Amino acid sequence: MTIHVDDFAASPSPAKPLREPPGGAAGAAPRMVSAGPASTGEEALERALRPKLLDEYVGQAKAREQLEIFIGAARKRSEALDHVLLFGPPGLGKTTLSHIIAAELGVNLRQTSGPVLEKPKDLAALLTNLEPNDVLFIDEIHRLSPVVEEILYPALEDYQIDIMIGEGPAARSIKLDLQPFTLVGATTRAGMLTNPLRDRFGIVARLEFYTSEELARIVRRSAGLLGAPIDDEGCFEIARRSRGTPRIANRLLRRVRDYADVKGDGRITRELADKALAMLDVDPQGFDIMDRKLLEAVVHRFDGGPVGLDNIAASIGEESGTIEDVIEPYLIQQGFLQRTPRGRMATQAAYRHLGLPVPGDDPA
Ligand SMILES: Nc1ncnc2c1ncn2[C@@H]1O[C@H](COP(=O)(O)OP(=O)(O)OP(=O)(O)O)[C@@H](O)[C@H]1O
Ligand SMILES: [Mg+2]
Repeated sequence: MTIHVDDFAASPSPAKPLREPPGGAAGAAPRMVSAGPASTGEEALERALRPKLLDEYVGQAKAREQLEIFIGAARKRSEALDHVLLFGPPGLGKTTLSHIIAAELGVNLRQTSGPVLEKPKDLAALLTNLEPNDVLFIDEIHRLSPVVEEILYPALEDYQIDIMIGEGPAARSIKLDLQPFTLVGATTRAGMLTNPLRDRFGIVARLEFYTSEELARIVRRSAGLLGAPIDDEGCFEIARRSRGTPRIANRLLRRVRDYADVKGDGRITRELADKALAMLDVDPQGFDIMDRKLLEAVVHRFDGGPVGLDNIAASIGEESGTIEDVIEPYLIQQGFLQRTPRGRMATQAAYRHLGLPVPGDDPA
């Protein structure tokens, strides 16, 4: 793939928002425990709560250990870190980790996203402006257009891009050298990456849902930064009901703090957190309305399954992509839903959670 040199001269493409509004339809009420950032205001708050260094980054022991070693080695040799792919459900800390990687390496971070890079020249402009060993972070990397992706290949492999000079028969292609750099790609869907792209990442880290203990530490740290008094049990109650996701834990903490300020004396205890979360329709498992809707649909409308994703989507009025990326991973991880070759099935735990008799169980 070559880029025509005239492309460089053309005006930059108009700025586009970095991500689509979460939760689908415009104007729809944001889910309390949806994993995407709810608003730009929330994004600003998130930045304030974001850990800056690997040491402050809670959990994800495997990813952290890998990165610690490879970052250390790259620093020692003053080389660019190998390219890193981060994948996992929304809100687990991919963007946070990309910032930490750049900070730990002591280099600049350039940030963009798959859908924003419309033309090869958009990417070329970014690549040619990198300083040695910089980090280029491409969020939603599964949404890169094929023509953009193609110029990325030689850039990743040989730190080179091909550009075209002249027109018609006189046109010739020249190679342009780039500074060594590290690409950090983030995606909620590793399955949607093309093989040639996936193969070019030397470090692949899959982010996992957090345990309640890890989330409790995150809640404690965030409460400290927000100046909200909270006891250990309060931290744990919020953690337990955060769908394994730091973004949700931080969001619930802020709502519970509001509740504590208005209905209590500002201190967050287990009892107060429980009342606040019940008011917010977050059930003791941390499931919200969409989770329950999905489980109820599978159980009541499809006899517990197996049922295809599209049928579930139509029945609960949610996009199948959102179900796959945001809603079902946690339900599956917690053992309430199963993914089988013939479709999704509700487990016994799902029946129990909905207060229904488990099919096949003796009613005695
Ligand atoms: N390991 C962690 N320790 C402490 N806080 C964390 C951790 N991971 C994430 N957070 C908090 O959760 C918030 C969301 O994380 P982040 O934006 O990095 O998620 P993401 O994986 O990039 O989500 P998305 O897929 O929506 O882009 C951050 O603002 C940060 O405060
Ligand atoms: Mg992100």
